[in-house]
Amino acid sequence: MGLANLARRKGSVLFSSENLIRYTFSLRSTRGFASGSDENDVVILGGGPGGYVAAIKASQLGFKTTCIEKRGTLGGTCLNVGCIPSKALLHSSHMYHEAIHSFANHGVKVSNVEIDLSAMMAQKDKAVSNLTRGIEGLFKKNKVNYVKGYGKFLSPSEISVETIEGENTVVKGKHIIIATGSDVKSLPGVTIDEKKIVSSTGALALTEIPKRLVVIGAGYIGLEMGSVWGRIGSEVTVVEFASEIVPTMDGEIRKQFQRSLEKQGMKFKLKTKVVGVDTSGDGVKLTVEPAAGGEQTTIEADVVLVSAGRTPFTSGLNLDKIGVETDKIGRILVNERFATNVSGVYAIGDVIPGPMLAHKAEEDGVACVEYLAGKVGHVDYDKVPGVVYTNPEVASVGKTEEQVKALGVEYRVGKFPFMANSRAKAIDNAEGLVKILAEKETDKILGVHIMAPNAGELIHEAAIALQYDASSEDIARVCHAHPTMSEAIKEAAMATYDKPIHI
Ligand SMILES: Cc1cc2nc3c(=O)[nH]c(=O)nc-3n(C[C@H](O)[C@H](O)[C@H](O)COP(=O)(O)OP(=O)(O)OC[C@H]3O[C@@H](n4cnc5c(N)ncnc54)[C@H](O)[C@@H]3O)c2cc1C
Ligand SMILES: NC(=O)c1ccc[n+]([C@@H]2O[C@H](COP(=O)([O-])OP(=O)(O)OC[C@H]3O[C@@H](n4cnc5c(N)ncnc54)[C@H](O)[C@@H]3O)[C@@H](O)[C@H]2O)c1
Repeated sequence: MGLANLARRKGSVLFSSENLIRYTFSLRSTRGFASGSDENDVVILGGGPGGYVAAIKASQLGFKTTCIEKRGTLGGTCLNVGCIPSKALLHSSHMYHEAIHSFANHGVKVSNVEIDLSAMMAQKDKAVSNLTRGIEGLFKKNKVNYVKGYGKFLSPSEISVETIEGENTVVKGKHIIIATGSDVKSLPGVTIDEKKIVSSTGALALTEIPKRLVVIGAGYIGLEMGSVWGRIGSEVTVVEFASEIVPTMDGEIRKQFQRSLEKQGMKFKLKTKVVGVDTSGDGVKLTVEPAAGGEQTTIEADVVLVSAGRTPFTSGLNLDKIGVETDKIGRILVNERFATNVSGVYAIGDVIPGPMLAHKAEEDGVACVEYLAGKVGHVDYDKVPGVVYTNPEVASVGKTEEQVKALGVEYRVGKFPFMANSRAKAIDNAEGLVKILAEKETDKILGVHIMAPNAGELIHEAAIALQYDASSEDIARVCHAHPTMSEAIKEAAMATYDKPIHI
């Protein structure tokens, strides 16, 4: 087993000796690359996780780099109105929920547990401003020029910027990377006013707890933000067009996940579409009907969250003028080096095809500038972990069972429930399981799916295993500390190729 793995790893794209040699040579050749002229080596349009990480990396590689961001703060959707504020609210609302529902089981008595919504929002805002200012500090440390303003193409090597002070300037670059991210996808006939009908941005800043919250779309945003408001008192109904929640998730995990959310009070109307919205009264009346057509019914809400996906943001960039190709849904088309069809113009992150995730955007950014420096960038979209940060969290990496079946690969499944994990029992939080899929013939891991309170942390062992083409036996033979939730991964791995011990 060990030798077989070593051989596999020697052949891995990341660490082959040939690549290492190329990497070392290119490192030497790009040092001191920055020219003294006004022209930049690299200009990055957008300062989100894709753009700011690409900018820092480019500067570290010796490129003279400028990042243009219109928002006035760095960090993009993720830090300002996405990952960070949502996780802050998820944590605060979880603490409240635990105080009410779990503390007593542990002998901790509390009375008069109350929500102070403005304090909760202030804590979230503090987290956001600390982190966004931190990125400005990183720009200074890494000598990235930062231009605050709206940029658009004048030519493939020139960006005209209207600064937030209202001045106009032109930024020139040998290479221009588009990292303008994504925006909320609107639904026909549903106008977002960020008061009664909100996008995720409005849902992160409500000033009152809505009595009835209707969520359109049972994806990442709907379930996370639905959890936040549901935990602190809203009645949450989720309307989903598809026949299941988070359609991209492994089916078996998804079913257990839905049951868990239902136990917490979330209601689901699956295979249902919204066909009309009336905001004329105090609240909102939504007219819905079965996705396949049929009898219409009305749902009443105080606030409606539209979370039916996001769309690439390229508005006002003048892409037509310079001839950058996009697909039918507006994503910029790039090759494996993130180059568009226009020489010198590249694109990364949410604005190109692939999972719309912050860590994927970051990987794109690093790989894109490594290619520019003559190195070998590497992003494998099949191995990008995904996490829904509810409670329990659901995390996965690699293929779902449905995808493996569709590929016609013969496979084995190993599962281990947290009910049989000592740490989970010790802390009285034993909901969920680990599920591993491995190729039958070689035992190579194809996908790992975890539902657990800390699944988003646990998944990285699996991500590393997938990246190194590990077998389930490889994981099972690694000594895991006791008592930890990670032992459930080891046991699920044992169940994949042989038998687990503790069940
Ligand atoms: C509520 C919510 C929660 C999320 N939670 C998670 C999570 O937990 N984990 C996760 O991985 N992902 C999460 N995401 C997704 C994540 O935010 C995105 O995948 C990520 O931000 C994409 O990074 P990006 O750099 O491609 O684009 P963005 O972060 O969207 O950044 C693009 C930036 O470009 C700027 N820009 C656009 N056009 C111009 C222009 N013409 N000139 C100058 N600047 C411009 C924008 O102002 C923006 O700041 C969440 C998203 C939302 C909405
Ligand atoms: N934890 C995270 O990593 C995280 C958190 C939030 C957002 N995100 C990212 O942001 C993106 C956008 O999030 P999202 O939740 O808006 O999108 P999503 O793609 O995750 O889910 C959208 C859901 O809406 C449903 N839908 C689409 N049209 C509909 C309609 N007309 N009526 C009812 N349902 C409809 C879809 O079937 C799907 O289930 C995600 O793709 C994700 O990549 C990630």
